[in-house]
Formats: sequence, structure tokens, C-alpha cells
Amino acid sequence: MAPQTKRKICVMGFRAVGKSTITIQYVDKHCPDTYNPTIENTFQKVIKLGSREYSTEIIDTAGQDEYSILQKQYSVGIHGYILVYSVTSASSLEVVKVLNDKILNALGTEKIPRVLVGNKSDLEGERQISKEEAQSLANKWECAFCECSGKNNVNVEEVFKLMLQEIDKSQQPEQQQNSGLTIK
Ligand SMILES: Nc1nc2c(ncn2[C@@H]2O[C@H](COP(=O)(O)OP(=O)(O)OP(=O)(O)O)[C@@H](O)[C@H]2O)c(=O)[nH]1
Repeated sequence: MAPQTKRKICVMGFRAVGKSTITIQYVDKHCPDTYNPTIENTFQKVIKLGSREYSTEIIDTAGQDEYSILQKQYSVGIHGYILVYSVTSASSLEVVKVLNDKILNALGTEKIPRVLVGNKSDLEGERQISKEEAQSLANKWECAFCECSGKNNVNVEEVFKLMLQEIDKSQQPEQQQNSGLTIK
């Protein structure tokens, strides 16, 4: 069997957008009952994708806002970023834009594997951000995009699959790279 490929992924975004719910739903297959603001949690999961196995470390970070300083441990040794906003909160998308700028500045390159994730897609009646608006932002950033519901476990697997694919793509020679992947 091929050796496991190590991946370190950081889940970031504004407070209460659902970072922990998505992560715990994916790793432990359940939705937390109560809202507990996260300080920082690290999860380990072996993910099988096609013929490859990934030994994955997923860092669920504390909620950030536009004034948060990007901590050093979130800019060193991270393979990819899951940038979460809530489709019910326009300001959470603004925070993700600021976060994205901070990450790009800290790493000094635009070629960073990222997935833009619109969570709480089950709350259609409270929607403030359209899929089209977020998709066009992801196109501009040349990163992957999907919406999901951590609560209802819809598209959560896809978030992490897209992340691993984006990381793999970034490690291929330039000519083999396609534009950002999307799961609708
Ligand atoms: N309706 C709905 N609620 C959700 C969803 N995901 C999370 N929530 C709720 O949103 C609240 C915040 O969820 P968390 O997962 O703790 O959010 P977080 O981004 O980790 O929060 P911080 O640790 O404070 O940054 C909780 O009450 C969750 O139940 C979702 O997909 N749909």
C-alpha cells in the first residue's frame, strides 16, 4: 500500500458561522447540540480519496473578525484553508475576504489552496449571500467553492474532498492545473 500523504488543513472564518459543526460532523459524524465558542481544536482523520490515503490534521480555529491578527501557527506548515462564511450573514463574507487577504499577504503568494464554503444552506429563508456572488468571488480567487449545511450534513464530505483536491492540484506542474473546482 502507498504511504499516507500528510495534510494539514486550517478551518477559518467569523464567529458562529459553523466551523466546528462542519468539522465535527465530518470527523465524528454528529452535530454538536449546543454552541460552544471554540478556542482551538485539532482533529485527526485518515481520508481515502481514490487510491490515495491522506493522514489529515484539521485545525478548527477560534472565530476571527476583520481585526484579528493571523497567528503564526496558521501561516506556517498549512497545506490548505477552508474559509467559512454563513449564507445568512453578509458580514461573515466580508470577514472571509479580509482573512483571505491576510493569508495571501502572510504567505506572499496567491497560489494557496483554498475552499470558500457557504455554510447554513438549510436556512434558505434567511439567505443574504447568493450562490452566484460567492461563486464569482471564488472564481476571482481561483479557488474551489461549495455551499453546505453542517447541521443537516449536506455537502460536508465535499468540502474536505475539494480541499484535498485543491492541495493536490497545487502540487502538480503548472500546465496540469485547471481552474477552481466546484460542487453544486
Ligand atoms: N441552521 C444551521 N445552523 C448551523 C449550521 N452549522 C452551525 N449551525 C449553528 O450555528 C451556531 C454556531 O456553530 P459553530 O459550529 O459552533 O460555529 P463556529 O464557527 O465554530 O463558532 P466559533 O467557535 O465561535 O467561531 C450553533 O448554534 C450551530 O448549531 C448549519 O449548517 N445550519
